[in-house]
Amino acid sequence: MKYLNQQEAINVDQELFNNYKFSVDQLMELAGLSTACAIHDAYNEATKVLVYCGPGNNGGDGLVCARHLKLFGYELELFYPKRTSKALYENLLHQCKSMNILILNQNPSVSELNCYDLIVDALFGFSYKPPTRPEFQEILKNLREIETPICSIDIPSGWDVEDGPPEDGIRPDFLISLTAPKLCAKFFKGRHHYLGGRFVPPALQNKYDLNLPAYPGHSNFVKLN
Ligand SMILES: NC(=O)C1=CN([C@@H]2O[C@H](COP(=O)(O)OP(=O)(O)OC[C@H]3O[C@@H](n4cnc5c(N)ncnc54)[C@H](O)[C@@H]3O)[C@@H](O)[C@H]2O)[C@H](O)CC1
Ligand SMILES: [K+]
Repeated sequence: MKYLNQQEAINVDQELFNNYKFSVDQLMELAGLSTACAIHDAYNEATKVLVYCGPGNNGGDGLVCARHLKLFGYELELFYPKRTSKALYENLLHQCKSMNILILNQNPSVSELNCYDLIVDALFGFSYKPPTRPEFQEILKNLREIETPICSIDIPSGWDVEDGPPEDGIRPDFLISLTAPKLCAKFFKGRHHYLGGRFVPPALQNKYDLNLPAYPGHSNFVKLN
């Protein structure tokens, strides 16, 4: 299986939009749904889940994932500190609020975070460039100190997309790589590594030599470890 560098991840994404005419809403829904399904596969005992959403599309995947986890029966809360004023994100947030997902308005402390069963990390994806800007430093610092398992969507937030974790980086227990794993996934030491986002047309898989593993049956995720 191929591990993509940052530019390849961006190029595949652009081809899906420009050449294959997918809309971002379509892919985000599939990405977020496959993440919720994989989380349910790994942690069906969990009840109380907090989802951290960042300002870009990774955060959008988090909003979709939160909505589906709520439908699966989990108790859901959301922390979305920096919002982008685009209809796509506003609508996704509205859907979460309409489903009684509680929106936190303060950065939770380490002891508060330890009261959840799971934390979903949808802060930054493949467009992240280090170093982390000051407004997110405290947020990532708390996530580094908690006992609660972290589920990272696409990229563990704060990790370099190619070079992996900084010395003080978060240590997720779960990672779902979307489309194809990025190089930083080679540094992942958690228990659960999944592939999701089963939407890459065969011709695009071949063009980038993705060599993806077979998804079982109609599943929208496949476990890699
Ligand atoms: N093709 C696919 O597989 C799909 C992937 N999806 C998801 O989208 C993200 C990539 O989304 P993008 O909008 O390009 O960017 P990010 O969410 O990674 O982050 C951009 C966001 O973060 C800010 N930022 C960047 N660096 C820093 C920093 N050092 N400190 C603070 N903030 C930073 C930047 O300003 C932007 O606001 C991919 O990983 C998938 O999760 C889609 O859902 C659809 C299909
Ligand atoms: K992330």
